[in-house]
Formats: sequence, structure tokens, C-alpha cells
Amino acid sequence: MALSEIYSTSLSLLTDLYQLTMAYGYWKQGMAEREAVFHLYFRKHPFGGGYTVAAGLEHAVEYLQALKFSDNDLAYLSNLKGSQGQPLFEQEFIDYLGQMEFSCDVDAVPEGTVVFPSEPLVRVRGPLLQAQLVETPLLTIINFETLIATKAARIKEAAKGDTVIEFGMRRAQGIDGALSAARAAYIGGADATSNLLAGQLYDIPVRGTHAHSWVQAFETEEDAFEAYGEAFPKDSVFLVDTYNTLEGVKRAISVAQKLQPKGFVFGGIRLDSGDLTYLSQQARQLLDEAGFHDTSIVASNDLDEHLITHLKQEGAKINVWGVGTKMITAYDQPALGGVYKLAAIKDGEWEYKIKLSEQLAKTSNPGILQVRRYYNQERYLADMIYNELEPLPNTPQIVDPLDVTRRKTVEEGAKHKELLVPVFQKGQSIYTLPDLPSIKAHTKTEISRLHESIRRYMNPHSYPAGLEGNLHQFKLDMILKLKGKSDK
Ligand SMILES: Nc1ncnc2c1ncn2[C@@H]1O[C@H](COP(=O)(O)OP(=O)(O)OP(=O)(O)O)[C@@H](O)[C@H]1O
Ligand SMILES: O=P(O)(O)OC[C@H]1O[C@H](OP(=O)(O)OP(=O)(O)O)[C@H](O)[C@@H]1O
Ligand SMILES: O=C(O)c1cccnc1
Repeated sequence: MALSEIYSTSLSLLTDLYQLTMAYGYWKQGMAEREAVFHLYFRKHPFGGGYTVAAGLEHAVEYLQALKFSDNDLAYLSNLKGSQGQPLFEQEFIDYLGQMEFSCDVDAVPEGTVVFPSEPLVRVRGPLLQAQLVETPLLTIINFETLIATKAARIKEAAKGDTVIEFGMRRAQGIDGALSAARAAYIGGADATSNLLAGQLYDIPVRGTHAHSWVQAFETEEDAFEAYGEAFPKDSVFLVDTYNTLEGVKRAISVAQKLQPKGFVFGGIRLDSGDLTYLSQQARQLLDEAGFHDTSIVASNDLDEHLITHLKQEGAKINVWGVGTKMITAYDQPALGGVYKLAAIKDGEWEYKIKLSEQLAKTSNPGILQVRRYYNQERYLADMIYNELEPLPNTPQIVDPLDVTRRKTVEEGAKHKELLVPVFQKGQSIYTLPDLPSIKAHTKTEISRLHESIRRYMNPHSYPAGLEGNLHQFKLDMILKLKGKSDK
């Protein structure tokens, strides 16, 4: 289901006011339809990591497909007033918006692809007014979903093949923060969600256990387990820590033994407090002694990739991880700082544009950019950002934007592919959106092609990703020229 259906209203006003004021200004200047190119990219991996998982393209496509100002939207805009009470926009501009049809070319990196700083995740090329207007929503969608997919990928890595269930809805940032994050978490690595609407909308497997209230609602813990076991003889996971965890495990075992003759299958227990290493080891021993070798131990309680890694190092006997708050909110880094920058504008010829910054890394990249990824049989080797309109040298050099003395020439015989694929052509969607299981499988393959030193959480190595040498030189010349001009 499209986000616009969820909110059952047009999303065309889901943008910052300044996008509309600039649109009006462009229109008045006769610049509205001048061809322009923008890139959406981030500058730094989230969570101090060594890679980022792109996500959100499906929702971006849905948003762009539905981009049309409705009569209600236009009426709202006509009624907007400036500081002196005057109408903010002329009626003729409102009429222009009313007949506007999205007509940009959009190229983007497929969801689940691993990406690196400065690489365009989305490139929008088309009428300046339109390409500008979509800045904010594209950033809203791609920043958030990419952030959550990356967090989930880290958590799944830490779980080392164990099942990870996303339990975060109650702590999510609002309704869409729960829904789009559940989808992004599934792309990144979560195996299931507790969020039923996300399950229905996106066809994500749903899983769950029961709450403490279930146990509290009965006279005894034993009664509670028995009642749950009778209701779900093949799908029971008992939460054992309401009163005393190890006593709870023993009660769960005795209930399972009592129900077994009736065909009960003892699915698992869940630990939700206390020392999860010690308790899981004790619980495993009790379960094994009773012959319940296949019964799972689920753990939850403020888990993230660091705690899961620590618990595993301690020898915890947990094989299912319920992860809520820290995954759904990307707790340790609540936003990805993706930006959307103008890189070229056509006035007869293409004119390249940059945004200067004190830091070279923050200066935007000019051109109509594409990303080439070099790889061999096992690994991704390096990424090169280049200007599609300029010829490439036979042996291109890749220049690290953070340290221009670091240059790389890709080994001979390396294969390559381009990361940005066509999504819209002249406003028409030409991209077949992959289904969610395919996107999820793509993430897994992508991460497996990165060296372990890039995948680790602590001080990962940086993957070689940078500007093609000529583009780097062109950018430097542009910076020097612009600085020369602005210093005068
Ligand atoms: N072996 C361990 N090493 C490090 N941290 C652990 C370990 N076991 C559990 N933790 C974490 O310690 C924190 C404290 O857990 P604890 O159960 O004491 O508090 P709590 O969450 O307030 O419990 P309750 O839900 O009963 O109120 C949790 O974040 C938990 O994930
Ligand atoms: O800890 P999270 O990763 O967010 O996982 C979700 C948590 O939500 C539930 O309890 P809830 O937080 O409602 O109550 P509790 O903290 O008292 O267990 C569940 O028992 C988990 O502890
Ligand atoms: O099903 C569960 O165990 C669950 C669901 C949401 C949050 N915490 C736990």
C-alpha cells in the first residue's frame, strides 16, 4: 500500500515552505523549466560504521508517482499570506502548479545496496522547479529508511545467524516511524516484526510471545502458561521473568511436560530482565535436562548490536533476539545527515555547480554523477564517482575526498557495474520495484561482499570510495575559482 493511501490524502504539500517560495521565484524569473540536476547523498556513515544500506526507494517512487497538487492543496496555497497579509503566491503560479506533471528523470541506487559517503543514492534531473520541490520529501524518506536498514544490518550481523525480531513499535517515532521502520528493519536484517499492520502492508512475517500482563492476569504463573499453551499448542513462547526467572523456567517446563501428551510443542521461553547471560545458560541447562533441546531461548530488554555482541562473547545461550527501541529509533544516532544538492544547471550548455564549505568533505560535487563499483569474484573493491558526461580515462584513478593524497587505481581485470539505475524517465516510472524478499536477499549478498574489516563496529576500515581523478581536479579548480571570486 502506498504511503499516500495510509494517510489518505495528497502528499504534495509534504515539503518545506521554502521549496514553494523558491518554486514561485524560479517561475517568476522564467527559470522554472530550466534543466537541473540534484544529487541526494550522505557524508558520513551512521553509528560510526563502515557501510550504509540504502533503503526507502519504493516509498520515494510512490511519492513521486502521486506528485500532483490537488484542488485542496492549491486552495491552501492560494490562501497563504505574507507578513503584510498579502497573498504569498500569484494565482497564475497556483494555476501553473495545478497543471504541473512530474517530468523528471530519476536514477537511484536499488534498496539493499551498500553505499558510501558522497555517492548519490538518488539523482533527479529535470525542470528546476520540480527537481527542487521534491528535495525535502526525498530526504525524509531516504534518510530515515536508510538509517534504520543500516541499524538493523548491524544488529543482524551481531546476532551471527540467529533470528532477530523487531519489537519496537511502542517506542517508534510515530505511526510512520513504526511502519516504514519495520520495513527498513526487515530489509536490513530483521527476520520478522511484531507490528501487524507492517506485516499486512509489506508482507513481513509477524512473530511474538506474550506480555507480563498475561501472567499477572492469572492467579498463578502456572495457570497463565497452561492457558496460553492450550490456546497455542504449537506456537507458545512463555515469558518467564514476571516473578522469578529461573522458577518461571521450571514452571514453563512442568507445564510443557503436562501438555505434551495433548500434542503441545514447547516453542520457547523469553527472558526480559536480569543477567541475560547467566539466566540463559541456566535456562538452557534446565531445558536440556528436561529433554527440550529444540526449545528456543528468546531474549529482549534494551538490546542492540553492542549488547548482543557482548552477550555472545560471554557465552549466552540465546538464539532469538527481540530488539525494539534501539533498532526502531536508531537510538544512538537518530538521524542520517543526507543532503540534496544542486550539481548542474543548463543554460544552453551545462553549467556545473558546487556548494562551498570550509571542509573539503562538505563541498558538494559538480556534474551529472554516476557511481561505478569495481569488484572481483569475492569482494567489492572500490567505488568511483564520476561525471557521466565526461569521457573516462583508460585507467581511472579514484581520489579519496577526505585525503586527496590517497589515490587508488583499480586492479586490472576487475569487473564493474553502475550503481544508479533508471527509475523515472521524463516523469514515467520505468523501474520494476523488486519484492521485499528480493531486496532483503540483496542486502545480505551486498554485505557479504565487504571485507570483515569494513563490517566491524569498532573503528572499521574505510572502503575505497572517491572521486574519479579528473572530476576531483575539476572540482578543485572550481573551488579555487569560486574562492578567488568571493575573496575579491
Ligand atoms: N550479561 C549482561 N551484560 C551486560 N548487560 C546485560 C547483561 N544482561 C542484561 N544486560 C542489560 O542490562 C540492563 C539492565 O537489565 P535489568 O534487567 O537489570 O534492568 P531492567 O531492564 O530495568 O529490568 P526490569 O525489566 O525488570 O525492570 C538491560 O539493558 C539488559 O539488556
Ligand atoms: O527493550 P526493547 O528493545 O525496546 O524491546 C521491547 C520491549 O518492550 C516490551 O516491554 P516494555 O518495554 O513495554 O516493558 P518492560 O521494559 O517493563 O519490559 C518487551 O518486554 C521488551 O522489553
Ligand atoms: O511479542 C513480544 O514478545 C513483544 C512484542 C512487542 C514488544 N515486546 C515484546
